Amino acid sequence: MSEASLMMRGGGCAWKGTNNARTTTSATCENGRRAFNNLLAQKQKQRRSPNATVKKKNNKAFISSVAVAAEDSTQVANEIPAKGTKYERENAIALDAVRIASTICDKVQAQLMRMDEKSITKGDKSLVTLADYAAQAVIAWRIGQDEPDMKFLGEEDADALVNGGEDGKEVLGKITILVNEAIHLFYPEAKELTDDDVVALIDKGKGEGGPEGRHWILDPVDGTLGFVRGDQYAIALALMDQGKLVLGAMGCPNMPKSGDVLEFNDAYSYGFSPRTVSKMLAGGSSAKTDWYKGCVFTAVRGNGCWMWPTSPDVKVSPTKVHVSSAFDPRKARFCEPVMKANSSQGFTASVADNLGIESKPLRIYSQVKYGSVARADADVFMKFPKAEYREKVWDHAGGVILVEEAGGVVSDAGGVPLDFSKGRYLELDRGIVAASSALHEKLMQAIQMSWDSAAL
Ligand SMILES: Nc1ncnc2c1ncn2[C@@H]1O[C@H](COP(=O)(O)OS(=O)(=O)O)[C@@H](OP(=O)(O)O)[C@H]1O
Ligand SMILES: [Mg+2]
Repeated sequence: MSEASLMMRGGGCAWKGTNNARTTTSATCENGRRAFNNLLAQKQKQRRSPNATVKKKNNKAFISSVAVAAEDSTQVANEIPAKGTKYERENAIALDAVRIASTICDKVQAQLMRMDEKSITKGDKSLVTLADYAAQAVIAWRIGQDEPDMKFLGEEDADALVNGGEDGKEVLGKITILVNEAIHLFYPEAKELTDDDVVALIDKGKGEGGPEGRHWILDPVDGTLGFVRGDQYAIALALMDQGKLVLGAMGCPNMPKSGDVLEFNDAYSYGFSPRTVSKMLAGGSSAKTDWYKGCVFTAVRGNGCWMWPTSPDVKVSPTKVHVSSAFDPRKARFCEPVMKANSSQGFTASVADNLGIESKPLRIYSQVKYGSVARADADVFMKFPKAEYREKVWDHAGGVILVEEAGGVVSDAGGVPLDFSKGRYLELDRGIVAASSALHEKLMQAIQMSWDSAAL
């Protein structure tokens, strides 16, 4: 992750002249620009209104106002998420942090779509964008307001920005602007951060994790490829306490609001869909006062999995979500990574066949797959990477607890629960699967059958 140099991709846009090249129309660009201007106008209006945003002067007021906001928005619900649990306060902080980061991701994704911004290729050839860095910084900032000594394990670090010469400096400057804008949308009186502050915040993510104490785990933009393609991505945050996941908060700003992920099926099954992109550019989910797409899932151990609107301005109660309760192979769906390089699609097809699943796989970028299983859009998630690939904790921590709290089971391909306490990597038997508890057992048998026949 620590890269010595930053390379700008393409001539002015992440999508231009790259392997992932896509083009977009001027009409969709114009829609995006209009939508983003609306977002800004709306937020600026709120900032001027004394009642629109609670002004936070110190940490205590800061936290209690968030807790009250959470309570207000659930007043008609029978249950209030996380209320009375050991992690009630952390749940409110995590929800708030992910929502602040969502505004950044919305903005940067729209910039990428309009070709106003570029993604960056790290030395290991993986992609990173301004949003990855800025989202990590604001989440570290938000948690740090309450927990200055937090331990934090995040995907990004600021080495490439600090050691990247003039390019690095320029990118850092843009990140600092994004970070300050996002923080001030939610906390108008917060202190303006400098480039050095932002570097320090990003670098909080250099923690090593481990079995002792509390550790926040973050993938600031999980599914970066989906993100730069204008598709699904997730802001995936988790809290591990004494080696156990105890809390998850995952922002999915482009996830269709309810059930039917298949509305976006063209994009998953056949590649790019202009309809999908234009829908997303029609307005950032974090800017809307009506809830038509995007959500944040939260889960505290023992308290279920909840789905909230991305924007705190949407006054809708969070809903409790559950994994699918029955398994009818004719209706069942399984989801998996989009890219063949990340998971064996031949193997998952064979397992699905053993289970009797008839429909095509739902290929979704990022941990949105865990969200899909948690709220029963899909019955099963499977990922079988190449043997030499080592999975990282931040690619799963946020999503795993959501599925577990929605009544599901997540394990490696041998049925062993994932252990997040071993540092930055997971130690796995072959792959990762998630399903309802009833189906998980069938899944283990199906994997064994495919494994036996593949080994013949
Ligand atoms: N070779 C290989 N095999 C398996 N997994 C890999 C591999 N390379 C990368 N990664 C990690 O996969 C993360 C993206 O997972 P997805 O499920 O979103 O994959 S896909 O883009 O839909 O194919 C991706 O997370 P992001 O970097 O946040 O996008 C990587 O951490
Ligand atoms: Mg990731």
